[in-house]
Amino acid sequence: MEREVDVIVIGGGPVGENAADRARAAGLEVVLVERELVGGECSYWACVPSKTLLRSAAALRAARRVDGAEQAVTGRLDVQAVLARRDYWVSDWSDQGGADWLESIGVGLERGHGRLDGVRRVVVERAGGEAVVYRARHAVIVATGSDPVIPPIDGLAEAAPWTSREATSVTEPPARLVVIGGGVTGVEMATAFAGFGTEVTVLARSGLLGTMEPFAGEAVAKGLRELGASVRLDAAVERVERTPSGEVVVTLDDGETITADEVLVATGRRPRSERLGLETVGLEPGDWVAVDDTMLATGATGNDAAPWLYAAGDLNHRALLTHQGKYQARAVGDLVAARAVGGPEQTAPWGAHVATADHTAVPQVVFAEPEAVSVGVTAAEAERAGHEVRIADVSFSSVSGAGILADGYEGQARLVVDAERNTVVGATFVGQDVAELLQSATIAIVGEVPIDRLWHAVPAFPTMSEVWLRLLEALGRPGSSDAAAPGDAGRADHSGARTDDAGSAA
Ligand SMILES: Cc1cc2nc3c(=O)[nH]c(=O)nc-3n(C[C@H](O)[C@H](O)[C@H](O)COP(=O)(O)OP(=O)(O)OC[C@H]3O[C@@H](n4cnc5c(N)ncnc54)[C@H](O)[C@@H]3O)c2cc1C
Ligand SMILES: NC(=O)c1ccc[n+]([C@@H]2O[C@H](COP(=O)([O-])OP(=O)(O)OC[C@H]3O[C@@H](n4cnc5c(N)ncnc54)[C@H](O)[C@@H]3O)[C@@H](O)[C@H]2O)c1
Repeated sequence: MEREVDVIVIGGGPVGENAADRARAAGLEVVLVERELVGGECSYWACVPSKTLLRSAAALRAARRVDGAEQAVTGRLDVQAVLARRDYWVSDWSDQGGADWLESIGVGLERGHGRLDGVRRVVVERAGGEAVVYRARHAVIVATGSDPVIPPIDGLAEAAPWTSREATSVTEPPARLVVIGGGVTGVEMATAFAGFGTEVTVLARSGLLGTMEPFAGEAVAKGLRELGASVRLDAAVERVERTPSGEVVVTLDDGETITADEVLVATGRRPRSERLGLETVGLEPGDWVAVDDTMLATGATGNDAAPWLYAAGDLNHRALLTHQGKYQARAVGDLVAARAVGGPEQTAPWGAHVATADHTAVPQVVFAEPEAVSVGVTAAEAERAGHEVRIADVSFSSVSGAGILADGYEGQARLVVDAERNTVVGATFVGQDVAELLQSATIAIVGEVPIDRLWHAVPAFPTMSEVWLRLLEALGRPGSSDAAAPGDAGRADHSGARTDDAGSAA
């Protein structure tokens, strides 16, 4: 027997939850299908545990960078307390809170593995083997996320490597850890474990954080080395072996070997779409689900005649980030509701029912040492896209707020400006506590705020935000005869406070 509801959401991660919430808020009857934990990867094995594992050591380092506070820091990181704090934040891997919340908003929770079974039909295999069938009056939204890739390196799969799941749920940090992959997960986990006192070796096949401005990866490599980690760039792993005594031996292509207790694979993600029934609706199992800006699955059976199948979050591969997936979820949840009642659709760029920002303004914070954050395009990407760009590079040593925040503050900022439109199209900040600067850049990009107008957004003195003033000065003050050429970093108005840059002040 089939049960009919308005909307079926498969996957109860942050994205599925948000899509269900929006559709339900509009009064639709919604069922959410989840086979593991409501809250998904992000809540239990990714964003939340990784950030809590990183935070305590970062706070300790921050205190040690302030004279006066430093003298008060006499102990070491309490690793067991860090792990206990992580356990609190992941609710000891219980999703009772998530399930209760769904109930409180009136979304039905169906626990089990969901798969499509033709147009608008979903079969849910419950844990006991029983199957239930649902039919969606209006829409099915798939938000099943992604899994880690285990690359085909000789012996790697047999060596029982850690993925992000084992790393983020660690109960006893190993003495030695090899990390394969120099992307975001590799860098963050290397930072966390180095903070615990683990002897960490990072093996990156090129530089670190390859999607960001080169200076970000360079700063993070330097930071990791200062934490005691070994960072090997341009390293190719040839073979991995788990010895009978339980050690892991990693062999590089030059024959060198590294012995550790665990090896973490952090080499990217693949779609969680293999047993999703995609073949029953004209799509390819195992592929990312391509979508348009409304999250409508491209090429799915029946979607042309009457839109019904949408994919949001990691599964559509637009931006593998929780906040961006939730943004997509809000758009698609509201769109499905509008379509259900025949309400107005806002699908033009920047409308409420499209995820336009996915193309131009995706913010990302890498919680490394130092933090590396970016939004929009890098200078190289902008140039490759054929834009005439102006670049402003400044050091945080010209920012009083940074010097007050931490003694000997080191950091770097870059704005990429579309010279023709005179608006920001990319921004990167690297340094302690730069994460909270990112939203200002995101707003500048999304709002297409002209550079000349940004001069009127006055950053408070003496905050880190004054880096914006330095960046604007580097671009040149409009209407002024002393306008600086693009790239002139660290100009200043000499209003009196001390900075580490000679000739540069508040
Ligand atoms: C180590 C690590 C750290 C990260 N840190 C951050 C961060 O700090 N900030 C950030 O923005 N992003 C971060 N990310 C990325 C972030 O975790 C993902 O972008 C996010 O989880 C995607 O959400 P989602 O809902 O699409 O998928 P998921 O969170 O993976 O949720 C999908 C859900 O669907 C369920 N599911 C799958 N298939 C089925 C099925 N057939 N039937 C029923 N249920 C199913 C799963 O059990 C899961 O609960 C991190 C990723 C990793 C690996
Ligand atoms: N703070 C955050 O926002 C955060 C943290 C972690 C993960 N994430 C998201 O999760 C996703 C997955 O992260 P990730 O770090 O696994 O993927 P990634 O794509 O960011 O990085 C993977 C890295 O592994 C390298 N690599 C690939 N194959 C390799 C091989 N065979 N040998 C050696 N290196 C290899 C790649 O060159 C790349 O540098 C990312 O897209 C990221 O956005 C976000």
